[in-house]
Amino acid sequence: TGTTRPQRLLRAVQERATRGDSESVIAAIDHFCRHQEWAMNVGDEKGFILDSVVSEVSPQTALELGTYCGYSTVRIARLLPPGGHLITLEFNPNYAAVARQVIAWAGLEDMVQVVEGASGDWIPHLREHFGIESFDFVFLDHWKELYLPDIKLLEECGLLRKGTVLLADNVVCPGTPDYLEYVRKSQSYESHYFGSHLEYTRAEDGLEKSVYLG
Ligand SMILES: C[C@H](C[C@H]1O[C@@H](n2cnc3c(N)ncnc32)[C@H](O)[C@@H]1O)NC(=O)c1cc(-c2ccc(F)cc2)cc(O)c1O
Ligand SMILES: [Mg+2]
Repeated sequence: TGTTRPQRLLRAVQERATRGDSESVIAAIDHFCRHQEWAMNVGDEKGFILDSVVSEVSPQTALELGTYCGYSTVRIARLLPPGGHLITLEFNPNYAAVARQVIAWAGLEDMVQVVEGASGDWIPHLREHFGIESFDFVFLDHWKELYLPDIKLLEECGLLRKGTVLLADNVVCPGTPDYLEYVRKSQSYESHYFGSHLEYTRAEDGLEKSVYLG
């Protein structure tokens, strides 16, 4: 029983990044994934696109599905406006534990709530539990076959409002065909594809940005 990859990623952050400096935490994880071990973070290339969408939306309320080690959580939280808050759902308790420490190392724990559990179980309770009216921004990065059922659940729970921006990772690799078809065909969404590459590789991947029209 050695360490897990998320634990080795966390150690790389604690050894290479400066406490309270979110840019150095992002750089330490990207260095680890490029030079030590690949890991399924959104990465620097797609991360740049994520940054530009978050900066454009400047969300007061943001939701992330699939925290993993907290890399995209840090990328989003560092760009939130004053008073902004990010809720991130993570199914795997070991990943959630690592993510909490990565987020704390970046000094962003006051803007982020890591919630341990499955998105499908938690989405119906976000309003009552966190006093959320609706989300300004949602980043989808969890099990790829749950993207579609979970946005339908968000719609049903009234957690999307006119103008809510959804940004989905991995719409090409591993791929989310049913989600893509839905958001691109539905009259309720205005969708745009940002072509890029699978994190730390030359394989094609991209992000789909979909604005909910109500
Ligand atoms: C799914 C994972 C990300 C995390 O999501 C949590 N999760 C799951 N289901 C739920 C839920 N229902 N609620 C809350 N959290 C939930 C999980 O525990 C992982 O920590 N992401 C991926 O699998 C992923 C995979 C690849 C990838 C691409 C090419 C390859 F050859 C191999 C892998 C790339 C990526 O960019 C990913 O994002
Ligand atoms: Mg991903």
